[in-house]
Amino acid sequence: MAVYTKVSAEEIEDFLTRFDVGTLVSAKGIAEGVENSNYLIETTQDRFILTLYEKRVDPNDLPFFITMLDHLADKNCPVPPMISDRVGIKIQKLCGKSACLIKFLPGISVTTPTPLQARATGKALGEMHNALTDFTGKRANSMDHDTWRELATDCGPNELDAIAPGLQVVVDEELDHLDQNWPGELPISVIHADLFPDNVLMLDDQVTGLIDFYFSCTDIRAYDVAVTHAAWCFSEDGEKFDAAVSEALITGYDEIFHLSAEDRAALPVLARGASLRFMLTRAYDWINTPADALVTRKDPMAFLNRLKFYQENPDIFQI
Ligand SMILES: Nc1ncnc2c1ncn2[C@@H]1O[C@H](COP(=O)(O)OP(=O)(O)OP(=O)(O)O)[C@@H](O)[C@H]1O
Ligand SMILES: N[C@@H](CCO)C(=O)O
Repeated sequence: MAVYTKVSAEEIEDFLTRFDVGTLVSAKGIAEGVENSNYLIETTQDRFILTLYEKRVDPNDLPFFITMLDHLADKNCPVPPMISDRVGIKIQKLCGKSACLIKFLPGISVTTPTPLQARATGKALGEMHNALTDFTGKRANSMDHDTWRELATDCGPNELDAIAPGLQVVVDEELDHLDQNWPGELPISVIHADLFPDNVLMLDDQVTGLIDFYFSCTDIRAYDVAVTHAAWCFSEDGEKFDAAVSEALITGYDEIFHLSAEDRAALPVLARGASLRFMLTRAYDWINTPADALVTRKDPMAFLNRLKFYQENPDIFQI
């Protein structure tokens, strides 16, 4: 589920009068997602997404996300800009939360991507990176490589081993490896940083939407490729690597945004870092979310499996 804040039909009707978007026909809470409260809104004119920002999105970051989405939409990337109200304001207040009315994009997110879908996603990521080369906004990555040791500590002294015996040692050794090998010289850019299949909308093999930019930040550009690779090229539990999907994703990206020899050489360590990052954030949430909470906890082991795969197969990016 992701409706933390219940908004009544009357409140939505009243909210919509701030905009020139027609009047309310229907409103439905959206179950997918874990971070924010989302509603699908239908008016007499169009469809929209209404998002109320919950605790993980800092309202001070909203202007950065809005400028980034406007920049990408101006360059024809399939992203959903926030809608301005009648006086030009995009960041609203609703039920005590910061809220935005957002353009609805068609499409569905795939659960088991085909190589053609992975290729289209690689291309869309490359196009997004191309479009961002002249974007001047900046946002520090609150989940960057320097924060992972602290995140592991915050999980608690014995908690990682409670998830899987021996996990603490694996994490400590991996943190040491990443500290020694994390690339310092690669090009930096604004990146999406969370381009999982559930954040890409598709119709057949076409990408119709890139959504959920709330982790976007300034970091190593090729790290975005590594995150997307870790998210797309395995079965959900991380047990099975799909070589055809991997090749298609990397080839699609490279066709649009050339991966330099340095980028390619760094991808194994960046992918190990991406796997550890999602393993740790999932482990932290696993430990700190009661098992009977309404939010579905995501399995940290799925990214431990990916980490082990990248440790054992450093050559997979040499396509
Ligand atoms: N602009 C949009 N157009 C169409 N559907 C959208 C749009 N934005 C969000 N959705 C739908 O709402 C769902 C939840 O959105 P989103 O992923 O942004 O939520 P979230 O709470 O930030 O989730 P998480 O961070 O866990 O992925 C998506 O899976 C998608 O189905
Ligand atoms: N994509 C993240 C959730 C945060 O958006 C994960 O699957 O762990």
